[in-house]
Amino acid sequence: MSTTTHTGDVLVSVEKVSKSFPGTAGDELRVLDAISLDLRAGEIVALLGRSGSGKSTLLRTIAGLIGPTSGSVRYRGTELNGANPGTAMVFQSFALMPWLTVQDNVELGLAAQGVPPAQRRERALKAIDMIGLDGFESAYPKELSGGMRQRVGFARALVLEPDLLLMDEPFSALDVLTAENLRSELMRLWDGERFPTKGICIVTHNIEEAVLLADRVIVLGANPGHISAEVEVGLARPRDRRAPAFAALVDRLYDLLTGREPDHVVPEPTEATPTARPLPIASVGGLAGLVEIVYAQGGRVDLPDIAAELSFEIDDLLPLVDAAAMLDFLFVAGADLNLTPMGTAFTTADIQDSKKIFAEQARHRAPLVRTIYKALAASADGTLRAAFFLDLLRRGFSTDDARQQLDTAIDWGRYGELFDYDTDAGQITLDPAHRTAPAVTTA
Ligand SMILES: Nc1ncnc2c1ncn2[C@@H]1O[C@H](COP(=O)(O)OP(=O)(O)OP(=O)(O)O)[C@@H](O)[C@H]1O
Repeated sequence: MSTTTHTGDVLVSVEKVSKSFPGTAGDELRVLDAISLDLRAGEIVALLGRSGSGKSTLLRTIAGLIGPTSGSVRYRGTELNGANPGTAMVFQSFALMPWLTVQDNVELGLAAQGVPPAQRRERALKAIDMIGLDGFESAYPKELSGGMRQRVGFARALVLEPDLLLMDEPFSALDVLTAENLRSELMRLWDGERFPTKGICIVTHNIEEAVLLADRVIVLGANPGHISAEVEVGLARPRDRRAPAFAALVDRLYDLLTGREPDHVVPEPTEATPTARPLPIASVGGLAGLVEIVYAQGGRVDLPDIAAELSFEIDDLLPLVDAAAMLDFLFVAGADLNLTPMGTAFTTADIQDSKKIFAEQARHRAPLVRTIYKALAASADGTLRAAFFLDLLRRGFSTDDARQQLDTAIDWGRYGELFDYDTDAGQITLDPAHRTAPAVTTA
């Protein structure tokens, strides 16, 4: 098989699309920022990014299910003003109608298009056959395994013969083997003559999946979602996960996803504000556990290996990796996690010394912990209301994210014995050991 060249017609064109949602506190939450990209016939494009980077929002904008706040989406040159007539979507959650048979589920979209019953039936049977579901036409979704349900999801989208097939993490609710099997089948269909769509756009947070399937990987960064990199895959199909070129691309994408974006300046944690460098949402227990594992494995581990070993999604581990890197316990190179001298000291010290190391690192390198610590130290009695910090955080975060930021800072501050939080009083108090003689004079 040959690699795909990207000279096909532009099917969908996204031009400077930004999207904001109203936040719960009456504020605006910007989720996409000036995104421009073309999706062409003959190519598979993966939108890769961490949780919250706006991948699904972008895909829904391409489908015309939501409109952009500014910018435009065009299908074959015509600006969308509602659902995109050239796309069909496969969802992570299958989204089948439980009261309809496989056949009826597959026919649903055709019925909505007003296709006459006999033609509907014929086209649905063809799609069902193509996706390996023949024999299950009259089954109900509850009688099917997850893999079979997702086949119905594929058949339902493919029967519409859309120019562009959109897929939102279609394999992530399936077990590893089922997902692998379905991916390979999809790729065989795509490489064959009969595939009824011209292009595919898939949302994923799985780097290997992106390299396995895509001709082009668009990496999205967060806060707000923006295109941080674009990587051409250029490997012949079928692709071999063990090939050095495959591994090299996976490593490059790890580098991009774990923050070393060449054109995106990220301030050092020692200098950044709490909004410019948010705390990774990781508990002390979680990040300390990760550092311990890296130490136990000789000071260097491969992120995918460790994720597989712990039965975690890599996406779940990334906040722990970010937290350990922010505190200078680990540094990340490609998919490798390396223990730093500070990380070694932290993980090998006795509990009291380990807490002291943690406290020093958090106070200097975790911007929100530093801000809270300084504000408490400057207050008259070392106590401030949590609501004060929440109000400040809400200028840069949604209400939920502000709460998560504060909860994480409190967890870190408590562990390091820098400050404590009284839930009933809603107050944060500086640890007595950190209180210097008060600067205020009393009469
Ligand atoms: N309808 C909405 N109203 C308010 N906020 C929304 C809405 N849809 C998405 N968001 C917010 O937009 C941000 C991006 O969400 P989105 O689902 O697009 O990200 P994602 O990269 O696909 O994440 P995941 O991998 O977790 O699905 C999130 O902070 C989410 O809470």
